[in-house]
Amino acid sequence: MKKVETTKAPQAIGPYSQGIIVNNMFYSSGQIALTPEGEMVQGDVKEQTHQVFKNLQAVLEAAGASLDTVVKTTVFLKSMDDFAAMNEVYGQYFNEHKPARSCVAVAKLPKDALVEIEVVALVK
Ligand SMILES: CC(=[NH2+])C(=O)[O-]
Repeated sequence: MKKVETTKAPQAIGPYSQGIIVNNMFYSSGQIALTPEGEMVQGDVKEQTHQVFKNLQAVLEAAGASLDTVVKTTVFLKSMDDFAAMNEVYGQYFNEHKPARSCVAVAKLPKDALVEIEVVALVK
């Protein structure tokens, strides 16, 4: 088991790792719209989803994976009213390659984020 760490994505805000590699699989923690400096992006769900993908790309790269090797994602939304807007941005990152996905609305997210996404990916 190997811990993944990068300064190109926000540091953990609790007792967890940015991600873990087990054999040839990478499991990311959920990413919210924090900058690598730890500032929350104060935008709508589209802006927040872009920052989430920047963070996911950084941790995937640090793991030796990429969006192209993601096999499963989980999307957590503060409100299902944001489903279409989130999908619009999500589809810019996953267009040809569409990993399996679950999407749920939850009562509240850390830092009052509007969206959180975690991924499972193959390490190249
Ligand atoms: C942001 C996050 N992944 C957590 O567990 O708090």
